[in-house]
Amino acid sequence: MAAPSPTTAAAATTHHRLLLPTSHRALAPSSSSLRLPVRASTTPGARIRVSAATAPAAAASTASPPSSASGAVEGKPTVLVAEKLGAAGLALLREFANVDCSYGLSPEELRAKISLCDALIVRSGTKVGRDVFEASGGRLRVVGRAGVGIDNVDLAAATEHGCLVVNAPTANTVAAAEHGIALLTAMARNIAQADASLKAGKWARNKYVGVSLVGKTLAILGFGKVGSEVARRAKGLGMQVIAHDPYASADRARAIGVELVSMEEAMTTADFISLHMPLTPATNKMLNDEAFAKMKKGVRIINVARGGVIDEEALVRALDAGIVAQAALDVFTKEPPTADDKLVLHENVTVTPHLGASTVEAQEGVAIEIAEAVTGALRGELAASAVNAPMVPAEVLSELAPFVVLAEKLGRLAVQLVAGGGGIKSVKVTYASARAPDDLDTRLLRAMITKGVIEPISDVFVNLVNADFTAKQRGIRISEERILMDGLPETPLDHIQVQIANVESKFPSAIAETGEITVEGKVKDGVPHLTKVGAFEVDVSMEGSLILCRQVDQPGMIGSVGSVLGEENVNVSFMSVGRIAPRKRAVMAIGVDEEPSKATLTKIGEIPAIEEFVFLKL
Ligand SMILES: NC(=O)C1=CN([C@@H]2O[C@H](COP(=O)(O)OP(=O)(O)OC[C@H]3O[C@@H](n4cnc5c(N)ncnc54)[C@H](O)[C@@H]3O)[C@@H](O)[C@H]2O)C=CC1
Ligand SMILES: O=C(O)C(=O)COP(=O)(O)O
Repeated sequence: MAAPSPTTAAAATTHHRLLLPTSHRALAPSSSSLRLPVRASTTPGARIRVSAATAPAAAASTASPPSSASGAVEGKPTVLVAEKLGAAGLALLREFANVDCSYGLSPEELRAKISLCDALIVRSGTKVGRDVFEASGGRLRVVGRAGVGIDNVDLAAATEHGCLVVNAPTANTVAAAEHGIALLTAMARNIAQADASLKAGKWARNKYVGVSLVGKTLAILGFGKVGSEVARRAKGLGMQVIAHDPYASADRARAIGVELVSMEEAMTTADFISLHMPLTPATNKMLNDEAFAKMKKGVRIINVARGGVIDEEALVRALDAGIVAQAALDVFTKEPPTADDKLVLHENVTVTPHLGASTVEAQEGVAIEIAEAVTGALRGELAASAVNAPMVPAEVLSELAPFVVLAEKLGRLAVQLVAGGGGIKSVKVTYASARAPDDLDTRLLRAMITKGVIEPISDVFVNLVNADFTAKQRGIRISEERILMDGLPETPLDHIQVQIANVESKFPSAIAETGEITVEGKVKDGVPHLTKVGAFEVDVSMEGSLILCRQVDQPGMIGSVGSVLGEENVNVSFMSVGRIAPRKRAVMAIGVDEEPSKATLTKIGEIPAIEEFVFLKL
């Protein structure tokens, strides 16, 4: 067998957002303070699942009476569609769920409805704040954003409530880029103003002289999907395109003939600036007085990203001062803007009411994309467009599936060995693998260990969405380390070790020389096995329940314990003895199918050679 090499690569801990595996059952809201919608459980070899299966929560029966007047069918999840969605997407949703299309709900109406819904689909016009997750009473499992920007969804609150957020990141890219180009060209040639003037009976040919685009420098801020499509099109118009994006790859930019530049250079050299970054705390009011002061006099601004990336009052000042000659805006800090909004009414500003994604084609595409993501998530599949959870490719998932089960069971076992349980502060996970560190995605495994550690000692249901948050909230630090094994990396992992530091154990032999409760496991033939407890090597499949006994190694021990269990008809599935040296101390691990009674456990404890023992549920 491959031996651990001396290289131990420490992996960073961990505040990724997570997604989840495992099969789930929707539960009725419990009385716990942090009510989560699903409880995950794993079975060996089970498909990795993301969120709850379709069984309705207890509350569902009130929401979806069988063949009620609303046509809701009992047993199907309920999806609330709060903004207009394309017909093909609605049809897909209806095949799977009761679909309630209620457009234009007030915040109060949304809060009132949400506790009856398993999923919610919105566009940019609905604010899905913390209040919505709180009002859902734990039933809301998926929020689908039928579009790209998720700035209208409180992701932290979603994650804390174990609610998966998915979006439709690709179907409206071209529409948004085309709208950006439409605004750019319309602005340069005063199309909107000239159109309004002519319709008002004027023939003002001298007033609406435009500017040419060819040879002008366009700076794209945010060189992602939309930004790069705008770049391609602008190059076709003969523009010189530069881009600023701290996270974009220079190779990708080079491939379409775009130079990546600093923010400073973009600000100072551009004739046109087009915005395509998401609205985040870092991009909020990125174009402010300071930025406008650096720009070339007469610059033109296009915004199809989010209103909040511009300090709108500063833009009005820059327009009035002539620094900005014109602006073309599809998005606003407040949507819709007020009737007297200075920017909207400014004569050098061209506006559209957030139409970037509004083409027939894009809306059909977005509706299908989001319907697939939401129904997939409700079915329990991992969503490729999960926003508050890791996206793990399907092939990686299927390979990791048995290790995901092992991870949860090791966590569950380790925590049951802690005396008390409330004082856990630090859990160390070691992955032994022949794979290079960047070839092993441990986020799912860490989440499942976290779930295994936390669920037995709390009334919180942990899933992959909220695992890191829950650990952090409980003050438990999960650190990860890698051991690089020699040999061929045929399987992703050789073994996983879970250690809990600074605690006492109900089963002191589980404390290794290093002072931590230590359990270790492997996957054998697709089944998780416990292979080490403290310093003792054992080998028992992790199914059903487990009795660990420490005893003086002597003949007849297996028989003595086996017959006590046999008397009560408890079926022993596995037995394994790990010892330090013959006739010294040994640890016996006994897998049992049924839970022995207290009396039986007492009888085992009374066997003279048994020095300590513990019963653990896997
Ligand atoms: N007006 C509309 O109807 C539509 C608006 N949008 C908006 O367009 C924006 C971009 O969408 P996609 O291209 O699909 O997203 P994307 O995620 O593909 O691209 C965003 C890019 O912005 C970059 N970025 C992040 N922080 C930045 C910063 N501080 N400075 C510069 N770049 C930064 C990212 O690295 C990324 O490359 C989003 O805000 C989205 O909501 C998208 C579709 C339609
Ligand atoms: O996808 C986006 O980010 C958009 O801004 C499109 O918004 P909408 O779905 O049209 O409200």
